[in-house]
Amino acid sequence: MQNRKLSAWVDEVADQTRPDRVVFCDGSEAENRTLIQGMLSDGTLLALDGERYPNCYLHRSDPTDVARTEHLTFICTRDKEDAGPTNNWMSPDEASQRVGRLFDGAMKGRTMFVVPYLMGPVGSPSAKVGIEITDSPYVVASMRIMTRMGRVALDALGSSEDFCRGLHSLGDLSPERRFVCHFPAERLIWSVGSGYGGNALLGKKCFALRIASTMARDEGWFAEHMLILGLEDPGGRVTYVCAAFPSACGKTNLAMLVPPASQKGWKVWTVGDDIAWLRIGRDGRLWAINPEAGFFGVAPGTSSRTNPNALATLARNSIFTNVALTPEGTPWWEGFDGPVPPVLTDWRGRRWTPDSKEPAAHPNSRFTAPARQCPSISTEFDAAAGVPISAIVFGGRRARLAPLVCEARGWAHGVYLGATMASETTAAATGKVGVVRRDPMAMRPFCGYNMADYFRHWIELGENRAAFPKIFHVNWFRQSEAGALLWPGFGENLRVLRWIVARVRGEAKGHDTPVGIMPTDGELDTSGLGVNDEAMRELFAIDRDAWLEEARDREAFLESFGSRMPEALLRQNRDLMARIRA
Ligand SMILES: Nc1nc2c(ncn2[C@@H]2O[C@H](COP(=O)(O)OP(=O)(O)OP(=O)(O)O)[C@@H](O)[C@H]2O)c(=O)[nH]1
Ligand SMILES: O=C([O-])CC(=O)C(=O)O
Ligand SMILES: [Mn+2]
Repeated sequence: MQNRKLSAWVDEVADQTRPDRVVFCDGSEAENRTLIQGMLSDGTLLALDGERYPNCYLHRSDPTDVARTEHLTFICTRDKEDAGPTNNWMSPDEASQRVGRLFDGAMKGRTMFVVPYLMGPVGSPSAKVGIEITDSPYVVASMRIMTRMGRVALDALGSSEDFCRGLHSLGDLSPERRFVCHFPAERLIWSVGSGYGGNALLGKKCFALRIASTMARDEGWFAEHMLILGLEDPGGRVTYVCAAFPSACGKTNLAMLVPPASQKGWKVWTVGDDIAWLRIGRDGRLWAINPEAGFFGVAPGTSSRTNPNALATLARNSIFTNVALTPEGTPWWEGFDGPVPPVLTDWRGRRWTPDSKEPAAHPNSRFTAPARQCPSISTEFDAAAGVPISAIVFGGRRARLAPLVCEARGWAHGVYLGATMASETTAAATGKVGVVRRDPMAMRPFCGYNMADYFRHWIELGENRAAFPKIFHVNWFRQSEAGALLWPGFGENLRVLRWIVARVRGEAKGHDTPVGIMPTDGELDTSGLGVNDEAMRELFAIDRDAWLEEARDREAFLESFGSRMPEALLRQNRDLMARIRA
């Protein structure tokens, strides 16, 4: 190997972890076939029906290891304040003692894989190299789908010392010895005791968000938990939009949206479904690339009604994790097409019938599929410069309060809308589901530094930049008093995207409200939608008492960061209170 820093690190890790063999992954077809064969023979993977799902496999994870574990995820800076109140912190010394030692001899009897990967399109100035060392062949096969892996990454690296190191071991899979540690100063990640996606595929949340967000702070760009899509109008003009929704709140679905029949001539092109790296272009606009090459998508709820593009994408060369299995050897999950099968094998391998009390697929079961297989993949997916962004959309899952759509009054107000976002928790992370929590910019679990500094970075980067995107907030999940969803969502979300793009182009007037700019009567196309006027009113209703309570809660949240919180955001909150009271 020509790269000296890399070979020195590989030697050091092998000395510590004591694997039986070391394999340098080249990402080739042949290498992948060998890996898959190995996993089929030891039961790590099950082959699915080869006619209907060619080259597709099912993986069942340890039942205690099915989602990200935020309470076991740490930012290891010297100073605790630099991690901030939303992160768990561990000093680098303590991490060495408590976590570093778990790697001693951890790979005995196993193969150590060295996985070079590239985050971003080949040749893009925004692309970055990572190296993951892992003892999990499932991780290697998944990284091959999720990133540009192997030779291509080593070529991009050359002899450079500029790469992110990630060390991963399954350890003994015990939750007591499970840790995900980040050392931003060294661009280093340690993950032990979990084989689950967000904990183990280190290019994704660990590098592309937690480590990259600290690089972005230092270098003047953004690393965000955002989808990227292009909305093409009937005239063929494409407008690019980024959207940040918390985990399992609709990014994949919006990124692959198929317009309903009523929306003739409109088309959505998918650039990314989870992560965006955004840089200021020479033209002063924000340009986005998707650092990933695949989708690690939520399975439950995915059907030909809700997301036909996802179904087409995952039909070949895909790995399914913790879904149910039909007797025909095809994957199944709650919300799948057609009637519920009379008998299934559940995600843990047990017999399941519709009388069973638990869901057949784990609520956080996922598919890992190559992005290029997506029917709506954008022609700009591999574009080195990325795509120019005209709108940034924040959104959460909120049964009450948040309107269907509103627009910020300017950049600082937009940053405030993102910073005070809240959403109900989902099965994407272990813990209680359905609890409203603040999840600023959908980055609470993924920001690698103090979020007050992160807000400052957002405010400063966009100040006085006329060509920057407009900012919006959406909520597909508002409910009636009776608890029914008011908005049909999925393909119909196109109507909201259309209003957003009309605003960006100066083609819609909107009207001011205390919480932001909303569509004026007639601007949101509701023809053939099947939502009655009363429900449409409820979707935009502003309950002043509830909003005052919300503003007080936001104030407490912003103040919990102490003196590092930018005054501009506290001012935005005071202004909101004043407008509600007026
Ligand atoms: N009611 C409703 N549900 C939606 C909508 N969009 C997505 N969902 C559901 O929300 C769940 C998660 O959606 P995804 O699109 O996979 O979420 P994501 O934001 O990509 O999630 P991560 O991969 O965890 O970051 C799925 O069960 C979807 O069916 C919508 O517009 N309305
Ligand atoms: O990383 C994961 O495990 C899946 C994901 O996108 C998220 O949780 O936001
Ligand atoms: Mn995500």
